[in-house]
Amino acid sequence: MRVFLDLMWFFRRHPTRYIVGILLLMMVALLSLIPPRIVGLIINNLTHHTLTRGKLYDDLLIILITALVTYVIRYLWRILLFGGAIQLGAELRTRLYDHFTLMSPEFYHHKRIGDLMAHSTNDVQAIQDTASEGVLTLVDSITTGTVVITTMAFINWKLTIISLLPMPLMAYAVTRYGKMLHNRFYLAQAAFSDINDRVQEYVSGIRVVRAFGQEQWERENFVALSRDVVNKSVAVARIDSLFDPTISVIVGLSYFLSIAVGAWFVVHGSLNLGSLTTFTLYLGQLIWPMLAFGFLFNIVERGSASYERVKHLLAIAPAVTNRPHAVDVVPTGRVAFDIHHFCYPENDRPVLKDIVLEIEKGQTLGIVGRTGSGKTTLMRLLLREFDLKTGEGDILIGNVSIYDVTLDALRQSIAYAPQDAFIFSETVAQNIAFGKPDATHDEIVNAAYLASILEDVQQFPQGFETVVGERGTNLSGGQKQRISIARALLQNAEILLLDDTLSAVDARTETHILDSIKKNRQGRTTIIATHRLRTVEHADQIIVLENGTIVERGTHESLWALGGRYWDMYRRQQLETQVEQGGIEV
Ligand SMILES: Nc1ncnc2c1ncn2[C@@H]1O[C@H](COP(=O)(O)OP(=O)(O)OP(=O)(O)O)[C@@H](O)[C@H]1O
Repeated sequence: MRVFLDLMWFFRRHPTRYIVGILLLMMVALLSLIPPRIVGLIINNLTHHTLTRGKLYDDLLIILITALVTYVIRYLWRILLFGGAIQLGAELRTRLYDHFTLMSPEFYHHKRIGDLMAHSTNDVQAIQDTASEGVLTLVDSITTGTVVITTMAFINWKLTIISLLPMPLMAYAVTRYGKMLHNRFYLAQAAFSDINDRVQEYVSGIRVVRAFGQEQWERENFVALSRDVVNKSVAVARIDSLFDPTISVIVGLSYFLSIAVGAWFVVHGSLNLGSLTTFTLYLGQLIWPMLAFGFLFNIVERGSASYERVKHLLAIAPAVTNRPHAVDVVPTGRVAFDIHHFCYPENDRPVLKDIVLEIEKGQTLGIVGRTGSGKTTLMRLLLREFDLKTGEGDILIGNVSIYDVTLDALRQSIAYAPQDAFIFSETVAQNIAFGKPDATHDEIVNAAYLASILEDVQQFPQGFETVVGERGTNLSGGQKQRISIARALLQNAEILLLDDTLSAVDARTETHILDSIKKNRQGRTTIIATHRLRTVEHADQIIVLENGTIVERGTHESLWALGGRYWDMYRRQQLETQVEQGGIEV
């Protein structure tokens, strides 16, 4: 029952809804006492031959009015309690969503998408059920149970004790089933997460699966997971199915005892027929509270397992947060890295070492180096996707540490086009305006022009209104990259980060994009990481990274003249281009 205490924060926030709802439930319990009592009176009048037509009509009218009032009250409490639960579900989903948006990439590295989806759907639904059906069954089983049993005791306390003798059996069965259900439900939810995850991965990677002809293998995988979900859900259903028959047997036993012993009391004159009829009708009314009691354990077990999972998830603190002293001022000016060393969380190997680097405002920095040399990591540190720990160094923008400003302020000063361009299932215009939703159409068109995607968009069936991404027109790798660049350019931020974003773009288009950036971003800083050295030839400063350290730095000319790694890489790439264009003359 702890889950009700856990949910107290929500009940407290809606006191009227819950107090009125519970009072109405109690009223229904009291009203339900009237019809059996009247039936008993009618029977007594019948046996004593005192029943008149007028009396019978009055009695029937009371029963009818009671039924109508009960009908209205039942409708009202349903709206109050079930409406509250829907609000709770919506709030939990929003909290989870907000929490997910604060989480660092590391969190998503560890958590599976399917798991997170299961938390936001199945678990939230189970908690919602606890706040609606759980509250209903708890209040109803207690109030109706207590009211009916007390009234029965007034009729004949001995018969009440005898007819309730099987009850401890029910308490035992329900507790035992509840425990079994808890464990099985947990396993079933985990299996559901697994299958969610698999489907998500399969759908995202469908092209790779097809290209490698692995559909059959994937299908077998899916069938195995699906069988696992079925087996575990059936295990839950098996216990679920035990609840009703067990309760029915116990209720039946109760009925048998009350009628057998009650008839004996009637024969011996210690109970009249009308009271025995009322008593038996009341016993019938106990079936629901008893069933509700059984359901209650079932609902609460599910709800508490789900609440635990959601609570655990919400308790994970975001790795990157605003520092207590952070100010909400967008930083501006030269960018300075002073990184002694940086290791990714849960990893001892330094990915960056001794990075001392300054980029004057308005300059372009080119970062080159082999794959895995640390280019992206440098950008992710500037974006604060990961934080340097105390003693690991600092990053400044215009003499202000990036840790002394809020994350919002920092990210307003940076526009980022990542290595894997992500396209949302929305229109081209919405995709480009993602970082500036209030952008005008002209601004969007201009950004598209600068990123050399305008012509492509004009060829799309509905131009800028064409839906792209998974649920729309498929884009080529180069088109995705250019939309991602247009998105970053539209932000007009002081610092632009391009992380190998031109890799799928041909040489002519690349030159156009770089020229546009140069012309349109005067006075603002651009950082370009790339494998293709030609991309950063024009940069004011180029650094060559190797195993996380800067091994060479300078302009294209000075590095070429140095004849070192840069020169070597550049020459190789020149040769590759010549070979691609038809070979070298010997
Ligand atoms: N989240 C992470 N946790 C642990 N190690 C990581 C993580 N991300 C990257 N690395 C490691 O850090 C090193 C540098 O990676 P990074 O992505 O910065 O290289 P890169 O130069 O951008 O490579 P590429 O050119 O292939 O994009 C690599 O060895 C990589 O395996």
